[in-house]
Amino acid sequence: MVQFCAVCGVSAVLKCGGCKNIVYCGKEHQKVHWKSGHKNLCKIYEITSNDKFGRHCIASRDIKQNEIILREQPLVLGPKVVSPALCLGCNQNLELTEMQTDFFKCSKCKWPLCSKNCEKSKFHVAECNLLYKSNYQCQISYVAAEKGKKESAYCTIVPLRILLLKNENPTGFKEFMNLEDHLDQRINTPLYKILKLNLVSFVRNVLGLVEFDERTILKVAAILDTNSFEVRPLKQQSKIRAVYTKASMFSHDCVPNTRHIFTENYEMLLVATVDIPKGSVINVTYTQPLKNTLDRQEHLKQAKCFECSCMRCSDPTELKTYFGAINCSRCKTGKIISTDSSNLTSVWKCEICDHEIAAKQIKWGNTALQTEIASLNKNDPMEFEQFLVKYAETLHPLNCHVIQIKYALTQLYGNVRGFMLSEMTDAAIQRKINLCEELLKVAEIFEPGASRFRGLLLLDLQECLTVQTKREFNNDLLTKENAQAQLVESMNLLQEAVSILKIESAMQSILEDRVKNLAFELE
Ligand SMILES: C[S@@+](CC[C@H](N)C(=O)[O-])C[C@H]1O[C@@H](n2cnc3c(N)ncnc32)[C@H](O)[C@@H]1O
Repeated sequence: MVQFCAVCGVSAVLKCGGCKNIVYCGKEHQKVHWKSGHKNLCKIYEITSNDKFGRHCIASRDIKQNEIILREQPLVLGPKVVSPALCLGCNQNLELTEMQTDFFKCSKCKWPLCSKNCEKSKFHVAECNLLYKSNYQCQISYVAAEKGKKESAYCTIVPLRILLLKNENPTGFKEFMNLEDHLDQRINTPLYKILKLNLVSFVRNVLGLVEFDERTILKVAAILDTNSFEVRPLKQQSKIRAVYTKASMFSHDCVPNTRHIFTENYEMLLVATVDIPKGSVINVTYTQPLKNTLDRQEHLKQAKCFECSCMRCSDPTELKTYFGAINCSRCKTGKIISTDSSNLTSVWKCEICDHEIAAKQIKWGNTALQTEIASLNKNDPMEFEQFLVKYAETLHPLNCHVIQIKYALTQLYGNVRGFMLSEMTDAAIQRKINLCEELLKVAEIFEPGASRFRGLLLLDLQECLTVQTKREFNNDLLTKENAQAQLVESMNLLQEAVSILKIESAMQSILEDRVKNLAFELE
């Protein structure tokens, strides 16, 4: 594999002797890179390759929980393939003010932007010049009846930004083109047939970039599909995609040992959630750990073109949680699980009475439940509680749909009208405590260690325990000493939450307030 100097981008072979991960054109650039920050990250991981994962990363030394493994700026970012109207300058979703009847449009290329300021944004300028030169005028406009409508015209923006790198940042372009694409698997899919018609003709015929042939343009789209991370810019509603070429080297596992977060300027931080011994594979998750195996596998196959064979996927019980299983309607005691979780079409069978259900039927059932969950009133926890009662016989307490509902309940209790913490009954507070404790057990299995999920659950749990202690003390149900002991317990939970979440700038003031308030209660 050709590698490029980390400083000037020419092809190079002199490897950093520490991590063997970065190459330089010579000693001089090695020194520059060391001083500019490599000394903090050197030796933490190295890239290796095998038949199962392709290129992937292993720990070059023991890595401690919460240690930062990688900090990286995106090579490119922008709208997803289909996106609601989004400012190409600052990546915010576009909403009209009361005075507007249509979006503000860039004075040159006519793409919707949030304001004139964004016409000069570093993300937009290069593409704007090219669009303007080719007389292309974007047609996206605001139609009140279709507020939030997703537009497929956005599919051209990030590929265009990549193609423009060829002149603007040749090293970045070469690094990008060196990433995995799976183009041969994708090329005959319906999506790529559409891209052949739309994207390729847009780039070559409309923009006149004939130096890029059809295969190169489709390869760019395929690399984006294989390697993009979904980024939710802090304090914004939008979802965008971005490519981080170093982070792209990490393989997937459905029980990851890292988590990634994004800073306000889109820098990615990859953080170890557990201790990772030297020589172990460092992995991220490309999917959502709170999906069942059928859904995760389907997503990984379709979006990332591989079948996951991690411990969780290989085990039909999903690590003894029976996350995707349902209760057997015939014997009423067993659970129905896949007979071969590596084959998505294999039959499902009760572990006790051998009652069988076709995979297709399990899939239909899951889809129907998802549709029902989506229709629940997001401001009424009672609708979510009723769902649990309705399906208590079919869905066991750790079934993925039940866990999804329980997680939603932890978000609703304490946050919606009629159920703010001060309004909640003692029983409702206890209910939220029980839910948090149950979910922490699930978090420990699917996202072990210092995951964001754990951090947020600890915050919720600590808040409820504090309220409960205060109420019990005020009602003379607790002595002062016992109340203090319980508050110390809350403080321990809070401190663990702080150790996990403090790295996120958006969480810092929330955490500081929580610690201040609890310290005050303790006094
Ligand atoms: C973001 S890239 C990772 C780097 C890639 N292996 C390479 O050599 O460029 C994602 C691709 O890596 C491979 N991959 C990652 N995790 C995997 C896993 N757990 N099992 C099999 N293949 C995996 C798949 O081909 C996937 O589409």
